[in-house]
Amino acid sequence: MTFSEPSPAASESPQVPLIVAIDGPAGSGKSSVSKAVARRLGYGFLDTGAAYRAFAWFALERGVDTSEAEAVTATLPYFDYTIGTDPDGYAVLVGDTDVTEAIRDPRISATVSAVARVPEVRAFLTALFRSIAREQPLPGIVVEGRDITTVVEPEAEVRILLTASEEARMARRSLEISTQSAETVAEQLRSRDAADSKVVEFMSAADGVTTVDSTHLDFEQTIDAVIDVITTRTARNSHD
Ligand SMILES: Nc1ncnc2c1ncn2[C@@H]1O[C@H](COP(=O)(O)OP(=O)(O)O)[C@@H](O)[C@H]1O
Ligand SMILES: Nc1ccn([C@@H]2O[C@H](COP(=O)(O)OP(=O)(O)O)[C@@H](O)[C@H]2O)c(=O)n1
Repeated sequence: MTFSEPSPAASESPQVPLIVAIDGPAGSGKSSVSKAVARRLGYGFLDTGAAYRAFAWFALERGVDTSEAEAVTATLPYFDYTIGTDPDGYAVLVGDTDVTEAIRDPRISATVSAVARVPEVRAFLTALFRSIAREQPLPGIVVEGRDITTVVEPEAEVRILLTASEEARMARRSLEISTQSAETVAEQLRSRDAADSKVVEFMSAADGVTTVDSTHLDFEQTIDAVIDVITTRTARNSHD
């Protein structure tokens, strides 16, 4: 190799995508707003809650007692997980089984916090999220969940906490779920938030994280508010 030739590592090293990290409680609009933002910006989208849900589904399929952390951890090496990052539609696969719909079942919502509290599960999925975010082909990716701004991508260029009052979140979620009463949906959401809060902090913004409160914003206004934060943050970072 002559001195002037670029090294293979330099010429082949992939561009690191711009990462937009969004956290928030259940029903705050993380998934729907993040998807719309990604679409508008031509970015990828990663729903990290889908992986926790898919792992809960897998553990139940295998007959694991999800209250037993050791049994849950022992299941991890067999968890073969695939998710797309296209905001216009993505399938969630465990092995060859499409679980995109199945993971939204109330049975999974009721179980997911138990597997999400196991540190080995969190470490395994965190590593997976980081590699998916870096391997996708678009110039940026919106990654949403509970601990993206604090644990998965604390160095992300843009970090946002998306919140809404409990009342607004319950009302939005119960509009989506017709198979259960509004009271049941509200109670399940409340107990899931309470269980999840013991493991990760997503009710208040960590240092450097911008809060977007959508309680009094409609869907379009929330998308605009998030895009505003992204625009401001990226402009500021490019001047740093
Ligand atoms: N600002 C908003 N105003 C009204 N409805 C909203 C708003 N943001 C999200 N929604 C709706 O609320 C519901 C829950 O949003 P979702 O994205 O599933 O929340 P999360 O992923 O945080 O649980 C969806 O039906 C979504 O369309
Ligand atoms: N980054 C994340 C994302 C989800 N989760 C867990 O996964 C569950 C489902 O996440 P989700 O994003 O699908 O939940 P919703 O708020 O959309 O109902 C949460 O209740 C958490 O237990 C997590 O622990 N960490």
